[in-house]
Amino acid sequence: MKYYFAPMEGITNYVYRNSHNAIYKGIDQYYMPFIAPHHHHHLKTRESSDINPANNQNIDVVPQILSKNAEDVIYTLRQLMELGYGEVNLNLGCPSPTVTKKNKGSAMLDDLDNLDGYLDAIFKASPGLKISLKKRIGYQDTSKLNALISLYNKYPIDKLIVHPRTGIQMYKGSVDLAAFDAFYKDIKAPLVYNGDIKTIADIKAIEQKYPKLEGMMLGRGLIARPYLIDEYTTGQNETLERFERFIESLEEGLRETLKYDKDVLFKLKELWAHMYIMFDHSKKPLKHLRKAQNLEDYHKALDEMLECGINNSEEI
Ligand SMILES: Cc1cc2nc3c(=O)[nH]c(=O)nc-3n(C[C@H](O)[C@H](O)[C@H](O)COP(=O)(O)O)c2cc1C
Repeated sequence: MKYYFAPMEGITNYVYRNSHNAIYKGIDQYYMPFIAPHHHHHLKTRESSDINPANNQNIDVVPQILSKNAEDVIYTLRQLMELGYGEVNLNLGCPSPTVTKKNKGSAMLDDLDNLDGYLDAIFKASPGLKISLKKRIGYQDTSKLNALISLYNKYPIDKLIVHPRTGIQMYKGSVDLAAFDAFYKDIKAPLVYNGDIKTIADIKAIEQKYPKLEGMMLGRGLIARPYLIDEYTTGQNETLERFERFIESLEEGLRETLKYDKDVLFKLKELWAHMYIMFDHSKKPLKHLRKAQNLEDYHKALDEMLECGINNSEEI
């Protein structure tokens, strides 16, 4: 079983990935948040920095493209090949209305003829480069599920990563394992499960239910407990000392790459909205973290949080 770190726009950029990869083991590949090439083929500064090989040394990373235009994708695939990438992921899953109203991301799962033409052009144009897809089970509903599976089976897809929610579900409601079963049964491409894996018990449940999976991908569960896959694969509990090294390395990286302290603080608060969960009785320090006006306040609240100690008591 392979373990993949999910792309999370605004969170898992190269600063996060480097800190994580330097400290925690067990992740086979880190998927990058999407780049969205335009017809003029310029990438945003944040996108160029993220894919720059100099910022991704000694780390197995896969860039992701979000686009509905095959020509733009093909142009970008060539750029990525020139940079030395061997696998590129195409985003067919983004549920954000700003994306879907332009018929991109998960909305592409609604028009199968268009999707077929898109994939056909891309696979024809890019021999030698592995192409994986990351997707939902449908956009509005799952009525096209079997047709989608037949469509994917026509192409040499390197990996199909399925988050079993529809696009309009966003991140709400429960994952639809019956829909995932259909992929498990009939898809030819190596299959990866993604969605709501937050604990070691969740990892085991997916492994037991789907023993032939190529891998699983974790996003929010790994942000909340950065050590989750390390702990599962090595059997070693997280220590405060190691977590402190991680959070310090991350802050250092953020300080080096962001201009203002307030932006560093904002990013750290965003992470703590997930990470507080690993600490015992963390309600009060979390409140202080949320209220921090500057990095000095933040450090005081962080010390309080660390004093709570990591909760390793149950099987998480
Ligand atoms: C803040 C945020 C940003 C995300 N950005 C991306 C992205 O850039 N590309 C992508 O394919 N999925 C993105 N996702 C979806 C995740 O990769 C993942 O599929 C989803 O969170 C479900 O997995 P999880 O339950 O393990 O988090 C994002 C999700 C969140 C919450």
